[in-house]
Amino acid sequence: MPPTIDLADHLSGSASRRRDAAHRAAQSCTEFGLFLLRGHGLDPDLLRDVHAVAREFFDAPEDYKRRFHLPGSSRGYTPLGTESLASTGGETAPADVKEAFAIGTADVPERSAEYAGAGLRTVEWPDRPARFRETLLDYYRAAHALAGRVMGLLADALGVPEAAFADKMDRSADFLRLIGYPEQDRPPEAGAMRAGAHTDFGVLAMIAADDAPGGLQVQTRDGRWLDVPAPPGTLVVNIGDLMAYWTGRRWRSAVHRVVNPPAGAAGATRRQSIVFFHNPNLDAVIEPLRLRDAPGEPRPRPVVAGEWLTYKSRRQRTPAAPGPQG
Ligand SMILES: O=C(O)CCC(=O)C(=O)O
Ligand SMILES: [Fe+2]
Repeated sequence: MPPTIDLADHLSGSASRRRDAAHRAAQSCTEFGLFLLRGHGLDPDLLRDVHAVAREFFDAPEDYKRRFHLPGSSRGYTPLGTESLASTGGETAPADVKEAFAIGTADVPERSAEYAGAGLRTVEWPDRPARFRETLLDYYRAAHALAGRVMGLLADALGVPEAAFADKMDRSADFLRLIGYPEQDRPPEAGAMRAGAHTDFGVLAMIAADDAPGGLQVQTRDGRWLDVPAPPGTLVVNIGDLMAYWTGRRWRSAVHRVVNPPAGAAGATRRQSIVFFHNPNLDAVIEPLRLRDAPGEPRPRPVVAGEWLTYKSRRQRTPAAPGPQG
């Protein structure tokens, strides 16, 4: 089972607690590419508010939500049936049973200028529910700051200085996604899941999910699927493709999925998650770090972060939802 790491131990604990937190993170990133995080300092009221505005937005009529759909983009509103995370692995798979609303760095006022040249259209903000925009921006800023602290933990876990990442992430192309998994009163089409098996594309993802039936699972190295619990106030941290690559694949990019609620599950089966994706600068060239004790394996070729992110996010759009750009 992936461990729960207390970030407060790493930030302000004794030297031995710090070491222990970093060591447990390293072990779990090697084994699963994922761990649970508490002591992260996110304001519980803010977490509650972001879940509340997400729920209200997803409750709005479909034609209202579709006004915020940006075809060919992962930002704005993503309707049901237009995305397939399992297809990002290379093979075509059924669409995920979910809807989403996302903003990117370009939509955060104080950071937007840096991205004006990246061809990213800004999203149109829903005017309902009230405080949707403020709440998402507050959460984005808090999650962005937290992601920086998690990077400090990960740098320690790898035994590299934090500066090893800093110049590749000072204009990080982050994403905040609200994901709604509707109530399932009948089973979805064969093979379809709330989110098909995949790895996340970037450096790390932090998931704040509610504890509904039909939740997150992670795959072990020998192919078994384990339920990942979602105790209130705990985040799940996933290592993404670019971080795994950065470590020369010492760490895994977590293979995970969101399963359907069991048929006939009693009570409410609706689920919601708030996911913050922390990515490098779009133009960052990612090359495997020179790690202590690294075996002398051939080093993979460098990748340009923005090219990888665009490639994967194109693949996640189902053929029914073509579009020009990321
Ligand atoms: O909803 C979740 O718990 C995870 C969603 C996810 O893995 C993703 O959107 O990449
Ligand atoms: Fe994911």
